Amino acid sequence: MVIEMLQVGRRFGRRQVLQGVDLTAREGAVTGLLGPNGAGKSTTLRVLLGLLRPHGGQVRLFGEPWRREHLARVGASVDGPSFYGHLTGRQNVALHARLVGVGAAAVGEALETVGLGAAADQRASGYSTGMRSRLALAIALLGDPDLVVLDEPQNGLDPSGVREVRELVRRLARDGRTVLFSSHLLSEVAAVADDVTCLAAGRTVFAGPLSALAPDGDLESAYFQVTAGRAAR
Ligand SMILES: Nc1ncnc2c1ncn2[C@@H]1O[C@H](COP(=O)(O)OP(=O)(O)OP(=O)(O)O)[C@@H](O)[C@H]1O
Repeated sequence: MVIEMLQVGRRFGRRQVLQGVDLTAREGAVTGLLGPNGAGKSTTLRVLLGLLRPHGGQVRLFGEPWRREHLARVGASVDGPSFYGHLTGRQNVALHARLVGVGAAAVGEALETVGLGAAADQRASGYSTGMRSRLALAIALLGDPDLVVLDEPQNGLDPSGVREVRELVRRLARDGRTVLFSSHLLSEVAAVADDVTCLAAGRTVFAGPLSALAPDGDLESAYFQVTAGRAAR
């Protein structure tokens, strides 16, 4: 398993936001993280990426107990696009490339992969929401990560942007990468995920193959069934 989170907990003040999150991701598979607003998806991803400390439970990456060094093999986009508006897309990616110690060749490659090649030399402040998301994805893909973690990668994208992200996720998995992404879009999860983890009120209420969550293909009904009565407090 590339990711193994077992009964992970996290409080904010007195509030127990994650109460027992179990999440695994198989090598080379796409895992979709689903759940209602406030279920704890972003918090879970932030714990996984070492941006928040867990208050209980276990986190393992690449078959070993979590260590910061593992993050060299992880590419992530979790806080939405963060970049300098006065720099071009290419300069922004190049800046990150220097930070993570990746050669200049990877910059153009990452921009091409996300479909920003033609706009790479425009200032990022003039980018549309979709282009900004793609810039964040390009930054996540620098360094040829084995594991890609994306928080709501389709947020704010128009239908063609949504489709591009879907194709990108598929391509990443085809290249042998492991992908974990959160989404509100059931249809997107159905279209690209091999496995699904469903959170509700800080707990895992389903984890397994997509086909086991919705054997009849009706993901929406299955989703409402597993999350029923567990709205976030
Ligand atoms: N830094 C924080 N301080 C206090 N409470 C927080 C903090 N971060 C998140 N929370 C709370 O934790 C709960 C889970 O938030 P989280 O963002 O993980 O949920 P989510 O499933 O990603 O939701 P959404 O789908 O709306 O993005 C929410 O009720 C949120 O208000």
